[in-house]
Amino acid sequence: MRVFLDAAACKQADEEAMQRGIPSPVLMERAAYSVVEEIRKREFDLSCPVVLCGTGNNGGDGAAAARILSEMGYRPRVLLFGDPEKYSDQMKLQLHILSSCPAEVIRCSKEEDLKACDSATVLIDALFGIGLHRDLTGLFAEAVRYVNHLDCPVIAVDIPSGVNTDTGVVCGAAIKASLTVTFTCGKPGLFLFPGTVYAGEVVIREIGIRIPENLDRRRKLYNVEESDLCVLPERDESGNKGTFRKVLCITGSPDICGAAFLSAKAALRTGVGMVKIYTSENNRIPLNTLVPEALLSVYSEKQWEEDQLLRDMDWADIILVGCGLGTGKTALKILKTFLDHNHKPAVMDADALNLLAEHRELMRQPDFPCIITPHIGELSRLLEVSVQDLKENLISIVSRSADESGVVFLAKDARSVVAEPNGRVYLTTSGNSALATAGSGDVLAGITAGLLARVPEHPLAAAALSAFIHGRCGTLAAEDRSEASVNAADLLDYIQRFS
Ligand SMILES: NC(=O)C1=CN([C@@H]2O[C@H](COP(=O)(O)OP(=O)(O)OC[C@H]3O[C@@H](n4cnc5c(N)ncnc54)[C@H](OP(=O)(O)O)[C@@H]3O)[C@@H](O)[C@H]2O)[C@@H](O)CC1
Ligand SMILES: Nc1ncnc2c1ncn2[C@@H]1O[C@H](COP(=O)(O)OP(=O)(O)O)[C@@H](O)[C@H]1O
Ligand SMILES: [K+]
Repeated sequence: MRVFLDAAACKQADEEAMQRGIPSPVLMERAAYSVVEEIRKREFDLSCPVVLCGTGNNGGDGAAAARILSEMGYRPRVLLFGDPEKYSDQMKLQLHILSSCPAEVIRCSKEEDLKACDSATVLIDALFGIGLHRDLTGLFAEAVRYVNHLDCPVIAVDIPSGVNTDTGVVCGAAIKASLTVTFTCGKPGLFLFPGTVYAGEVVIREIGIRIPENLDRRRKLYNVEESDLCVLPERDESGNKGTFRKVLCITGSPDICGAAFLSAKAALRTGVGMVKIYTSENNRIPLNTLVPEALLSVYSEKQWEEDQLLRDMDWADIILVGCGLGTGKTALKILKTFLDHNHKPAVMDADALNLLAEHRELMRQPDFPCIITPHIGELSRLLEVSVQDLKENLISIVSRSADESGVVFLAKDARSVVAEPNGRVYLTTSGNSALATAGSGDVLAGITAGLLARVPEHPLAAAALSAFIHGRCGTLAAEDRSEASVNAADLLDYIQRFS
């Protein structure tokens, strides 16, 4: 499991390292040295390295990197930005040491000074790190735009200047780096869009700072790695289909069949013993053909009977509700029955959430372990928060909503966020745009239900691991096809790598 820290947590970690007796200049030396090392590893042309330094400690890292380069025999050019009155103590110290080295130092105060970047063969961006706290304006913004037009590798120190550490939002303008060398651990802004595009390749370097133990839980994000799949119980060699649990998929509607197919098949591929699809009678023939492994329980729109659904719910160990369910009268009756009577661990997706958003009187704290899997549009309707606000503050909004609602959120976007009430928050980075295709969310819902069948008492693990597996399926499918040509059903073929 990897851990990402937000800016406040990074500051706390820095301070604790200093309290443990590691002085700031030592940390800075390691930070700067690791940047130089990563640059040299890649064999960039170092005939004219240009370093852009801001006023804070990120600038100090840049000045130290310039000095290390000059000690190695290179001739760096250092461009200083901002008011010298604002230099941090460490920045002052690094500039003082640099003054005795053969490096060209230029104080930039006007646009014309930016021409000093023109001959750069490598550019090191040390304008702002985790201390950025407002939009870039004036010469800072000009410098960023200027640099982004140069044709040389750009290496960001800690984070590309202009990218918000916590949200990945671009604050006015941001450096477009080819490589970001970040310290201690990842920062959410390096992995969330659009920050991740500005960061390029991200390398995390250890510099002697530990992750604090007593961190506010919201300051720390978890990131699933393949090795974390070991938390899933081993498959019982002597088990029968009952051992591997029964999932009821309340999915599909008179006009939608595919969502029922994709989610049921994904649950089966994840290792579920039995799947029953509760759906409209219109879907009987196609589903019998597409998923012969699944049991079917079909209802008629004209003569819908609650008892049949109650019996099916009783049969199941886990319930998935919502994929392609529709939002009509029958769908509403089905959802009401589910909410009134369910006590089993459940996954609520798509139209189940759209119906809840339309009929807010149905919303209440569930008394069963519950995962909801809204995409940003569904989340916006559910929480009555704008899509823009969600895009910029997904982590904080989702973790707060999980606390308030008592359900595990798997909020889906190009980077998905999983949060449990008053507990951990996960950021998923395993996917790619191959997943941005109709039906891909249905596959995820099926995987989530399938994993919940394996760990019914751990909905957070089921949600976080399913988002990871789904992302990896997208990446693997894109390797065999292309990101553009992957269809949702293709993803089903890759689930087996993780089951
Ligand atoms: N501490 C340690 O031990 C270690 C720290 N390390 C390094 O330190 C970095 C964090 O340093 P930091 O906290 O000094 O913040 P930093 O990112 O340099 O920016 C603050 C400066 O920018 C200014 N400023 C902010 N926004 C602005 C804007 N929009 N436009 C204009 N100005 C703006 C702000 O001025 P102010 O706004 O307060 O006037 C202040 O002067 C971290 O990312 C890592 O690289 C590593 O060496 C490891 C050891
Ligand atoms: N650009 C992307 N990168 C990574 N994952 C993506 C991207 N776009 C979409 N996804 C993922 O694909 C899935 C799409 O789900 P959803 O929008 O519900 O699809 P549908 O409703 O068509 O089934 C989500 O899990 C989302 O996280
Ligand atoms: K930077």
